[in-house]
Amino acid sequence: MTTVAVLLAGGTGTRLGAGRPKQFLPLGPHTVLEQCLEVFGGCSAVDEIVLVMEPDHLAEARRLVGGGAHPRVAAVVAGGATRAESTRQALAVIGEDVTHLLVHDVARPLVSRALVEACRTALREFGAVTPVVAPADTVVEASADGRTLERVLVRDRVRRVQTPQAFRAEVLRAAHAAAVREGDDTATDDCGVVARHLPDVTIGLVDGEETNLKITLPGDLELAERLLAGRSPVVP
Ligand SMILES: Nc1ccn([C@@H]2O[C@H](COP(=O)(O)OP(=O)(O)OP(=O)(O)O)[C@@H](O)[C@H]2O)c(=O)n1
Ligand SMILES: C[C@](O)(CO)[C@H](O)COP(=O)(O)O
Repeated sequence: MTTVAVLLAGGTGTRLGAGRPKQFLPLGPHTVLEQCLEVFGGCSAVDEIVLVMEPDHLAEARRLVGGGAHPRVAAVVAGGATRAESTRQALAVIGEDVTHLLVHDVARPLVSRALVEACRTALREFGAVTPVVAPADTVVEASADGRTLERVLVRDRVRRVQTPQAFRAEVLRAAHAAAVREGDDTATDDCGVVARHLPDVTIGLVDGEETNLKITLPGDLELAERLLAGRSPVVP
């Protein structure tokens, strides 16, 4: 059995507005990207890493991993126009012999190795797995224009979805193939692609981590910096 971790860094970071993709911004002693490579590179559950990079920064990423500091990186490929396309770019270079896949947002650099291992382990029971956290707030559905409350959701049943998401390889491949066939690129995560296109697959949930935040908006990087500084080992 072989497990490949797909690290998605194909985005440009428009909402953060830092002038360059957030994956190259400093975080602690490294960058956001290096922090992720460090976590996954040290996971016993991960055999190889495929890094998906924003096309204009492909050469920079290849230089970074070419120095020998990240020996588990097997390939660096160009990202697509959407997150789902970026996942498919990785699937295109991953061999059919690979049995298990992890897909992670590089924008979530504070993920712990324990969470990566928990997601991989849950694949013994499920075809797909995602970490989730329960919201502390009441959650509502807004109207299409966002100005009024449409529906109050049952909070006990609502979860916020994180990455890494884990898949038996044939499940993720089949789900993305169906999405392409049906011309559907609306899912915002890979478990969403499975849920939409392979509804018979049971997607398992594991406990995510509040600290596994997605660096998205201005201020998120400073928060990540403070959380990282508060840890004793760099990767718990
Ligand atoms: N075409 C894309 C878009 C996003 N991503 C990756 O998916 C993760 C989650 O995306 P997001 O937080 O939206 O990152 P960006 O696309 O960079 O940000 P923005 O949407 O603000 O431009 C990130 O690690 C991002 O690099 C990707 O691999 N390919
Ligand atoms: C995959 C994800 O991080 C799960 O919460 C999220 O859907 C990514 O959304 P984005 O708009 O691509 O940042």
